[in-house]
Amino acid sequence: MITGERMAAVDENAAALGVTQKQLMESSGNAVARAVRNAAEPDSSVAIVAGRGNNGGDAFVAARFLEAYDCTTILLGRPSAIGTEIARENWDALENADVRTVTDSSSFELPECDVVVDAMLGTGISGELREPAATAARAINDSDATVIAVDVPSGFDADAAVDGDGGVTAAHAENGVEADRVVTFHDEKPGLEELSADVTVADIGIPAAAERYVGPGDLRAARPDGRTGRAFVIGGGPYTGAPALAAQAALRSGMELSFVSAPDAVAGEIQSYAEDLIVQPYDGDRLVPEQVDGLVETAERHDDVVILGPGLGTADETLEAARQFLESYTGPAVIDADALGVVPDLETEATLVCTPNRRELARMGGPDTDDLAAAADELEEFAADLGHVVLAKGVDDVATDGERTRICRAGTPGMAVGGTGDLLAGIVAGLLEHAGPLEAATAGAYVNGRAGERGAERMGQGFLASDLLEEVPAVLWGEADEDE
Ligand SMILES: NC(=O)C1=CN([C@@H]2O[C@H](COP(=O)(O)OP(=O)(O)OC[C@H]3O[C@@H](n4cnc5c(N)ncnc54)[C@H](O)[C@@H]3O)[C@@H](O)[C@H]2O)[C@@H](O)CC1
Ligand SMILES: [K+]
Repeated sequence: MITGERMAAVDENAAALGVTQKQLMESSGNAVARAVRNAAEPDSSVAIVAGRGNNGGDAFVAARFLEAYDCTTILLGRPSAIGTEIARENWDALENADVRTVTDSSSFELPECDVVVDAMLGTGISGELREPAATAARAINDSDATVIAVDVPSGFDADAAVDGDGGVTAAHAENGVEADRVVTFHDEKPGLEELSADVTVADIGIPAAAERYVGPGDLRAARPDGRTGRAFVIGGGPYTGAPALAAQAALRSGMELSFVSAPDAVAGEIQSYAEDLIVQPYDGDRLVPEQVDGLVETAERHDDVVILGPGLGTADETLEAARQFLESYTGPAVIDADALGVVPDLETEATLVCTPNRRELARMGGPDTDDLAAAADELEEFAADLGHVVLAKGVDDVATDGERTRICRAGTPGMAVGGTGDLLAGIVAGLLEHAGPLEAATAGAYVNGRAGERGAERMGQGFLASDLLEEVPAVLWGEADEDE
């Protein structure tokens, strides 16, 4: 099962792996033509009703494979308004075919035909069908022809079909197309089976790696589109650099404000690293349980994304305070460094992303290995038992929520330098403000890895974690835009 949103990400990852969207469109169109051949005798007539998006593009390809039929292609809109270059190229390739364009609904007429191909709207839909698609849908629904929908029946919204709790309903526009058959691509779309149509899934050649390995599509899916939210770092005591780095990375990843709650013995030092941070001191030289109620209250009141762990140290009372914090806190949090030790056996309503390195992972009871990718299944099981998202850091990073697992290959040897883990915790927190925990973990690993690669290009493998701070926004916003 795959949502339209995830499909778009996987598609972008496939392009980065060298399988272009045009190739996928060719496979999709081919699959549609095959469905038409299965439904219609060679002397039958076929009408293709196409929109201006890539759903229409798939059908233009199909038309090329249906020359043996009496086939008419109707474009809803002007050719100049076709939304993507690949759809336009496939439209242009129909030059000698029977093609028509309809720019207003009053001039739409469905030809007499045995088969209608509904390629008006695919996963790009939102809301009820607008004109002229609405009129065309009515004509298609009134006709006796066999209706074959491309990807989804026009009006069906695969993303709206998934509710907040992961439940699935059919989300079909009132005025949508009623299809007899659906040729859907790559995987089932949530809610499609609730319709009465006969659904087939066509393999269009998306490489398995596009789903398994993190790529630019994952980045785009989790990228914030503005600044919002507050990071709340609970860290520092024996160490001061770690909380400062994490807090700055959160700012670099789209947060509006970054607070660091730290013992007053080191608060001034943390503040002195960066004027952009707001440091809130509490009494003492390390975190102790007396601080917990105040910290929970602050984090909940401001809907903060918490980063718990950087620089806290391993004093018994500090770990006890970390445990108590997580037992009361109910919001999102990235758990890093020494605080990770309290997560196994923890009772919490908080949404956690745990970011262990090899040593920390082993101590939590997870696999002890240098080759995380090879241990991905074991890690998935570990995360399922833990009940939280795990982002295990290594040469390859592995992110898993216990059901879905993605591997991030971005990065460079110089990232073994101290502090890159703190950077990662801050990035994941920034993304957690908008994206789900697995999506934030996955994209966070990619952003951190790409920042390292850019750092290495700029200054060789001798870069510092603090040098990578400015690469973070360049990856998050710059790289996604470069691809557009
Ligand atoms: N993502 C992928 O991996 C692949 C996608 N493919 C095809 O691409 C489709 C998605 O293409 P697009 O993202 O271009 O989107 P669509 O082709 O679904 O439609 C987008 C267009 O519809 C318009 N629109 C949106 N809501 C509307 C409404 N309520 N009434 C009227 N018009 C409306 C938009 O303004 C936009 O012009 C898929 O369904 C599939 O058919 C295939 O080519 C194969 C690979
Ligand atoms: K369609």
